Amino acid sequence: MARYELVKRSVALITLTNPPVNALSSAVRHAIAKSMEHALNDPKVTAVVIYGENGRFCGGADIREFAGPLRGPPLVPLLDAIEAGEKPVVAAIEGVALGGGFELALVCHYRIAHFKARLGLPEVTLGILPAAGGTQRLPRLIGIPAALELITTGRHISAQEALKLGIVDQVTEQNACEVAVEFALRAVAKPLSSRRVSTLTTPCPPDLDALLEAVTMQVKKKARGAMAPLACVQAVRAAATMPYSKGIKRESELMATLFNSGQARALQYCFFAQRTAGKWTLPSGAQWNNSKPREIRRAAVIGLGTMGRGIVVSLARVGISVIAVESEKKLLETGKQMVIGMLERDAKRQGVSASLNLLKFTLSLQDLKDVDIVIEAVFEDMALKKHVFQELSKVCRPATLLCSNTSGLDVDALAGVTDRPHLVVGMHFFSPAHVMKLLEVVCGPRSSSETIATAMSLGKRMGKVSVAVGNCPGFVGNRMLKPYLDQATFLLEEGATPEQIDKALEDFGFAMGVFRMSDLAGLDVGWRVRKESGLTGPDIDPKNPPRRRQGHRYCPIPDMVCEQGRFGQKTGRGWYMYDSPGGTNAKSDPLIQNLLEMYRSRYGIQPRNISDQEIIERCLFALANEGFRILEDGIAARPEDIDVIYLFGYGFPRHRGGPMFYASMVGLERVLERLEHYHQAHPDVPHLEPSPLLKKLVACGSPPVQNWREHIKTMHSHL
Ligand SMILES: CC/C=C\CC(=O)SCCNC(=O)CCNC(=O)[C@H](O)C(C)(C)COP(=O)(O)OP(=O)(O)OC[C@H]1O[C@@H](n2cnc3c(N)ncnc32)[C@H](O)[C@@H]1OP(=O)(O)O
Repeated sequence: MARYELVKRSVALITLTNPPVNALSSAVRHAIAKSMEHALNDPKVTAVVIYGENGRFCGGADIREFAGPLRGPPLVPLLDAIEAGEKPVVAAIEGVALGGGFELALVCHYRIAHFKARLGLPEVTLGILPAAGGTQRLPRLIGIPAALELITTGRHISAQEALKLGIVDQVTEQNACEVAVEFALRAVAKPLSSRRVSTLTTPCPPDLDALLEAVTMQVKKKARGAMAPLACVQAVRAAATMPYSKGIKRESELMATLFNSGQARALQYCFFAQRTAGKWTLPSGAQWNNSKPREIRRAAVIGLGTMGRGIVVSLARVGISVIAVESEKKLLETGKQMVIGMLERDAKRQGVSASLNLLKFTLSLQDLKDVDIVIEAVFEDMALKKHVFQELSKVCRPATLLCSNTSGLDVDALAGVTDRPHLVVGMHFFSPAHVMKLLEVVCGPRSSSETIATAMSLGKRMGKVSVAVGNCPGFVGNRMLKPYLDQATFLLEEGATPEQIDKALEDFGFAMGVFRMSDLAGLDVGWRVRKESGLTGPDIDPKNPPRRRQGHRYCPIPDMVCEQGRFGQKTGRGWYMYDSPGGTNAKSDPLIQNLLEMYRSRYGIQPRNISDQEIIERCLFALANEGFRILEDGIAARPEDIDVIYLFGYGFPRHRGGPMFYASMVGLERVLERLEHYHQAHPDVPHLEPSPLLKKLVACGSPPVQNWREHIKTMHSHL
């Protein structure tokens, strides 16, 4: 777990050997402690270098160990001992120095970083804080404002930024270990006292209280209920106001409140869920590690609306040449200007020149003969999409992959009109596609494993979190959205307001409540889907729209809002009113309040007081209930996949872990009981009827979410 060797006759080189990221597992901590003891006691040794094997210094504490009792030497005394030692210790940082790995580097007397190395204290993203002295040493080294920013955001920084901030002593383009050994030899004669960061006085700004107050406010606003960022501010305050010996105790107390919290469990679950999602499998046995993706060099995107533009930018950013196609000259020109503007702004931010030479804009599908992949992003209309796929089938070479950015249409029906159904897959990006990290890769029954592997790998290359899902209306994300939206509108009927529902969801931690989110997405999208599915249309009496359709409860209010031309932010009016079309500042609209009052009185509904608890339970348990059905149906392979989709695509609060993890934290028994209660009260809402899988899991003793898979016996896996 750590190799010890003597180099240059007098330098002890301690190399961490715990692949893949040299995490500080109990065995590694034990090995470091033994190696340091050896080095400090060996008279031949005049200096020490700590290094990480395989070009990675250290990825921090072993997060998997957080779930069990602490074993092996605790980190704080181990690190204190390294710092207090009388022989100079140099950290040779390649790859990453994160969390406990960064804290290990901070106790070394010198730090040499490779120019490609990245450093950071990402503990806050795991619901904890840097509790191996990080919150006490970093402010002493770089001052309160910079330390606060790094610790409360968990941002990784480059070696160059670390040098500027004074975190590292030297940045090198050579082998960091070799440079560190030479550096260590030169450091032998120098005094160490000023190199022990814990002994430094924290440089404090004169307006410390005001600064801490401002950061607290800022962090509170951003954290949406997460506890760790606030605890980080308190720990840094201790570094500013207490000696190290007391500050470290404060750090440890704060860590104790976070370490076993539900939020920390949720955030650590998210870390692993995100990595699990990349490991897709198909019933055929094809999976992420036995299916080779194709290399993609040339891509085409059809349609330069909002989605198409974002996809073009995402592809060009990673060096893929893109042919962008539109059907009309004016649309092409507008799209072209937008794409170029986006890429130029991107390049300006990074201080490089925009890679515009990768782009070609055309009106002709004939130009797509030689591309490796086409991503269709035309209007969400099946007939139009089928027409495009038929044309692509004729034009593109037989090996070209054909992908659709549909948000819910049948991918297999599109495959069926082509001459290569095995090369057809859905690539459902989220708007705006150059910003949002989620990509649902929709596997049709005929999509080949190579096609899926290629789409997943392309998503990863574009920096997306790609999740493989099965083909059904709405796939995973949008299919689950329906019961969630339905509950929100039923609650409106019963007496709630959009503001009340949004506030309850935002207090829960959502980035945006359901009505604000709908306004942003555009209310006309759902209206068109309801029309296409026959739920609404010209046959409906606008004066007296029925509240039961297709055998179930139906809320006509969203249609009534659309009938008034209120399509959300883009029209300046939706569930809220905005200063102008395209405005983002949502204000309550008395017209909506009137509409709700008139509606209730027309149908004789006595509005009742609805608690925030009921809002949360009805919206989120209905959401999770659909997630259970999706697992039963084999549309998602694992609950982690569903959670990742909701975290990255729908603003579900990360410190709640995602809808499925949240349900498990509430307790499946409780979720079942509440769903039964609400279903009894609303028997005409099938989404409130508990799913068989939920009942089965409760009957099996509510296993932890990571074990649900064993209980999911899918008859017809779509994956
Ligand atoms: C007293 C408390 C003291 C300290 C607290 C801490 O140190 S908390 C931990 C802080 N560190 C982190 O948060 C870093 C987490 N890791 C990462 O950000 C990335 O893994 C990293 C290091 C940037 C590498 O990224 P890359 O994309 O190259 O690989 P990937 O993320 O897929 O990881 C590869 C496998 O390693 C596992 N892993 C990574 N870090 C840890 C870790 N700290 N502990 C345990 N396991 C870790 C990861 O899950 C992957 O595993 P796999 O089985 O292959 O999915």
